[in-house]
Amino acid sequence: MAAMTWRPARCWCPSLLQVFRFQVAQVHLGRPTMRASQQDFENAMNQVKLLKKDPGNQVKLKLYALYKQATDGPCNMPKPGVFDLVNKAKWEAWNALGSLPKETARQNYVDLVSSLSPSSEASSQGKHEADEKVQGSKDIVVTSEDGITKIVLNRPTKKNAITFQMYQDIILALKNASTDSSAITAFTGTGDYYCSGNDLTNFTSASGGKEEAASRGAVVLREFVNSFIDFPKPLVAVVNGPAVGISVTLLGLFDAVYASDKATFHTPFSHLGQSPEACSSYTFPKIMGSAKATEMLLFGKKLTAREAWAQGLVTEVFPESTFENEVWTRLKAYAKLPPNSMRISKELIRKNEKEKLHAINAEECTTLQARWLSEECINALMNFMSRKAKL
Ligand SMILES: CCCC/C=C/CC(=O)SCCNC(=O)CCNC(=O)[C@H](O)C(C)(C)COP(=O)(O)OP(=O)(O)OC[C@H]1O[C@@H](n2cnc3c(N)ncnc32)[C@H](O)[C@@H]1OP(=O)(O)O
Repeated sequence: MAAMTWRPARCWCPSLLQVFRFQVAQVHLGRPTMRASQQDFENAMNQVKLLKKDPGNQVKLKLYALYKQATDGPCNMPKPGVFDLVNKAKWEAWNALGSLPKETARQNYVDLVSSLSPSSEASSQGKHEADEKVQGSKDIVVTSEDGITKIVLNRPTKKNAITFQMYQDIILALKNASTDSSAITAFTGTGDYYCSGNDLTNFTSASGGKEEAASRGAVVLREFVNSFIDFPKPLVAVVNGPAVGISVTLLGLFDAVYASDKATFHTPFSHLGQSPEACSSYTFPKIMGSAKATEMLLFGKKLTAREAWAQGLVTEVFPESTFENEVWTRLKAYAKLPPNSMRISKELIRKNEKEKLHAINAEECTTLQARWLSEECINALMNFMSRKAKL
């Protein structure tokens, strides 16, 4: 009988589903046929292999944990080492099930797989395709009217977390906006969040080793932030909800920041084993003083919209009920002002800092590249990924 083996991850972030499918295939072939519910269980295992869409790391960890609990009972393996990221996340997911009976785990596994089954997947896929047809949407939607180019973070199911592709999309959107006919460019988010910052699975789902992922991240981040430093037109953030991480630090490079009173501003860099980016190590002390900047960037203090306004990070706070209407009405009026005059005035305000900002950006990216490889950061990312498996 093929034993269920505990395989060290070949590289720090293989796709969990690939590893999971391989291990299930190994065990499935060797298992003798057992009771009818075991048959449902094995059918469910086959269904997992037929999934067209990656169900996401959280679901894969849950599937793995339920599979192990149903076949081997409570977690009986030694905890993997801190750098054995994938197996550590899997161990934690399995261990979190405690003494859940095998039959219950088996039933939960079958139920979870049936919720991912091709029929339900097709309906959600159909819905997604329908959405794409209606909105023509990607994760970044760009529109231009009334003299305003609007760059919308459109990934509400993930709180508008920014993927590597979205970074590239935004760089291109800013490049196009810098020369289009609009007078002002504005950023905002779809759904209840403005943006929950960098997608924390960017590094765990990247192909290649962790060094390669960190190096790529630093290159992308540097180009991304430079596109904000060099943007020639008035750049306005319309913060419609909570903002986290890079979506907050970037605000120091915007020309105006209008926030709903339900917005919050959070930079949990120390919690994530990371360090400040988007020139915030310079702009935040300059805007709010070093003590307030320390509270945000080192201690991760989350600010309300009014606190962010009091510290100079937000230009004006609006009641949620009138936020969209008031802000866009105002920006449409501003967009009617002579565009060349606004562009030239912005250049006068920003030109003395540009070279310095580019140098600060480069240093922050180098620092972050090292942080992303640190044990503190790797642990924090794995904790984030496996946090729901513990529920
Ligand atoms: C390459 C350039 C790198 C630049 C580096 C920048 C640094 C940063 O930006 S650091 C900040 C990173 N962001 C975070 O730490 C926020 C992490 N997310 C959360 O803490 C919570 O999700 C939330 C407080 C934002 C919302 O919590 P809530 O309970 O309301 O909703 P959730 O169920 O947690 O989220 C819904 C859904 O969205 C996924 N998600 C949310 N934020 C992120 C994210 N930053 N990265 C990846 N995925 C995120 C979350 O996992 C949920 O997905 P599932 O429904 O599939 O579980």
